[in-house]
Amino acid sequence: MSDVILTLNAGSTSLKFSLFSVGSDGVDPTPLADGDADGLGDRPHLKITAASGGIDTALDAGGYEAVLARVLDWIETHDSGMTLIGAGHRIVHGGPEFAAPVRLSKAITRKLAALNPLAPLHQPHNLVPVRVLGASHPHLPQVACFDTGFHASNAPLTTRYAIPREMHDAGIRRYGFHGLSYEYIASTLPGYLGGKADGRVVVAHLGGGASMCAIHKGRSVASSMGFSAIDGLVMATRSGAIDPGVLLYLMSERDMNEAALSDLLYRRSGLLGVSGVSGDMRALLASPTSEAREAVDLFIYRIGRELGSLVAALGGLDALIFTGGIGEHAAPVRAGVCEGANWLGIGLDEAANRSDGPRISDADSAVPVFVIPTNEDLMIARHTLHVLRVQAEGHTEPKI
Ligand SMILES: Nc1ncnc2c1ncn2[C@@H]1O[C@H](COP(=O)(O)OP(=O)(O)O)[C@@H](O)[C@H]1O
Ligand SMILES: CC(=O)OP(=O)(O)O
Ligand SMILES: [Mg+2]
Repeated sequence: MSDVILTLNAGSTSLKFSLFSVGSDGVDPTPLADGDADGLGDRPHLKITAASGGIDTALDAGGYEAVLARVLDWIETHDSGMTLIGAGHRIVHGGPEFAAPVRLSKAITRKLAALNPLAPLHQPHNLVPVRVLGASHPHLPQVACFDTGFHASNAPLTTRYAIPREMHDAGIRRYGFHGLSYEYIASTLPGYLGGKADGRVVVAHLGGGASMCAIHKGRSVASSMGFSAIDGLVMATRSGAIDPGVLLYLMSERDMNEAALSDLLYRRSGLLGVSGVSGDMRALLASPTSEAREAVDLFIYRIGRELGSLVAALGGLDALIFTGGIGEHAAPVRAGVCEGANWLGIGLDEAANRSDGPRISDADSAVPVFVIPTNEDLMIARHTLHVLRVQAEGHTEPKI
């Protein structure tokens, strides 16, 4: 019989999850199974991969309810005898109030739902499984782990936009995202960098959403995303940084309202908008069109510009790390970024880069460059376990 934690990362039509068994105090949770369900709302397909036998099946009913019921059923009936002791959720936005992982109550969930407009592509979906699990398993502790949380260490000046103070005080400020990924990467740095792990490190999390983070002494100093998950780099379908004057122009000259601009900035821009083909890096690298090439070039160029900015924020650079689906697998993108970063003394080991590292800088490189696979799920499991243990010891405020 083992205690297990379920971690959930819910998107608009997909749900990714993992199961970890809980060891004794001081031991990292051990992965037991992971899976994903896509096609939610239509005809979901559920896949669970586990050493002891998984599932790969279409489900008749759509929606999170059916998928979660089936996952919980698998946990309860699985012959290794697992007891679910908690669920941890990736929640993209914690707003001004929430940074540290927190046990969810109805009141906190309502506060998090009020942040939906700040991350319309993520937040509402993140919260659906919280409600579904709350209804089906009202006594199961659920913990929210925030993508914004790791950046709470940013200096106040870093978080400010040059707008009236009253607006900053109302929460209109930079937050930063992908914090669970950066926090996990920070935890792995001693294994890769040894004594330099406390140095000045830039991490590029390049996935469907993409951002970069400057880390010093294991803590976030600055990042490329701001108030929303639109800012910074070119992404699959998001524009990244754009002159706000463009938006004013589109409103006045093209009659675009908030809904149209939101659709443009979140869904029709980025790699998809520039290439006209796809937002998927693999498809673009395989495409012969000049538009696809330009989209990839712009993606790389913007990473180079952000790198310069983050190195300035750190006052130097001791290591560069690539992670996320593109960072971990797209060798041509890493090669382009490293070539552009030649001014930092970075030199690429092309063979190591082609085989995805882990170390992809050459022996003469002034700055080591690594590919490190991220693990947001493990970070959620660690946080969830910590919150449950602290609460069991009675150190926290009572649950609402
Ligand atoms: N072998 C590969 N070569 C190039 N790009 C890849 C490769 N594998 C995955 N990717 C890209 O990684 C991106 C998805 O990243 P991922 O971090 O998995 O996404 P998400 O942000 O949805 O979690 C896609 O653009 C995909 O094309
Ligand atoms: C915050 C964000 O962009 O997340 P994702 O990469 O999952 O879209
Ligand atoms: Mg991701």
